[in-house]
Amino acid sequence: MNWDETGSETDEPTGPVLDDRLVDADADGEDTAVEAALRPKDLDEFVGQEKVREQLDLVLKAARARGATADHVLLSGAPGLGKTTLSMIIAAEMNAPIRITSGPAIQHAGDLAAILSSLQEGEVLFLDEIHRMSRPAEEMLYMAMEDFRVDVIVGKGPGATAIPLELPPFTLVGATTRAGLLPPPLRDRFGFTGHMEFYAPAELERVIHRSARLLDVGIDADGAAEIAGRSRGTPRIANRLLRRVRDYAQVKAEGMIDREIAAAALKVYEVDARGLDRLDRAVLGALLKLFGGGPVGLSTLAVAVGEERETVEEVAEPFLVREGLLARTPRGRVATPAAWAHLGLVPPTHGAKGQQGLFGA
Ligand SMILES: Nc1ncnc2c1ncn2[C@@H]1O[C@H](COP(=O)(O)OP(=O)(O)OP(=O)(O)O)[C@@H](O)[C@H]1O
Repeated sequence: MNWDETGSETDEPTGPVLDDRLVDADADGEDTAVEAALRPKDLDEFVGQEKVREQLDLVLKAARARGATADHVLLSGAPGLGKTTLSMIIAAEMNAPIRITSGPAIQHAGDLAAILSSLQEGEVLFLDEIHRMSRPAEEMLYMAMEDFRVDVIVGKGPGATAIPLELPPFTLVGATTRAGLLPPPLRDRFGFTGHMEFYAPAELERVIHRSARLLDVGIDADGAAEIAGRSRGTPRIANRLLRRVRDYAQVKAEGMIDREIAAAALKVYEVDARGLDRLDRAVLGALLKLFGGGPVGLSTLAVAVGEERETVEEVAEPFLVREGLLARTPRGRVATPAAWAHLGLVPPTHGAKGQQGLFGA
């Protein structure tokens, strides 16, 4: 076979894939406990996202100068990029208290009415996953955002009455991973929308240096660069990898993190130089080794790695596609030349039906 492995670093896993992923951008229990200590407290401390920061800075300064409550803000972007952190910064910059809730927690309009009616003047209401709110609550929110008023419906059927309730002016900060899922009437009621991008490696290095200082762990520039390169553009993952590397450094290297220690620690945790973990490499490895790089159907690929179709499609593939390692085509999943190079394999020169013409291979 002409796609034999050429390096031992890229040995593919054959067993079942771990559920508990170090490179998952969603928060786990440990993150929730430590994140509060690592959150930047003001816009100056908040790394990266220059455009959103600059625009938000203007919105907040103008509101402060007018002595008014800031406009409603919508933050969109992938998990772990700093939406919750930014909402807390908005409250801090406005010297206002903050109330935190989420779309799925508001199942009935009454739940929302209870929260809105207990807000103080100027308070920031952070509504995470705003796209997952129930429809009646969403409709109540329209009026609350625009007129600072809600109609509370009392009773049922023909005897039902709407009792208007005045609300103090407040700032809604909505966060969503999918801005496209928000109904236009809701989207239009936000005065400012900030789209959060994935972070560049240099920005993640700054996040890592800052967190290392707060966690009181020594790290040099190369050590931070090594962790940043594996953090998938996401500060939450960078902070989580830093904590695992810190454990390793404490046990094996008197606490100091350099490139060698970071790489050795993350090898133990099976996060490779590009941030792929076992699941990612299992999917990519099967695509290359079993199917000659594809095209292959999603179901077949999922069976080959012993995972559910949804796990492959929703958990592994988005990052592989983003990294330009895998393409979704009408004929099935196809590996790119970069995928072969990443796993240290040589693409077949003939017989890989369907690859020709897709990438000029
Ligand atoms: N720009 C940044 N600078 C420094 N640290 C950051 C930045 N953005 C995020 N972080 C850190 O990353 C972690 C996750 O951030 P945060 O909880 O705000 O993400 P999120 O976008 O709200 O995620 P989710 O959508 O899952 O709620 C926090 O510990 C925070 O300190």
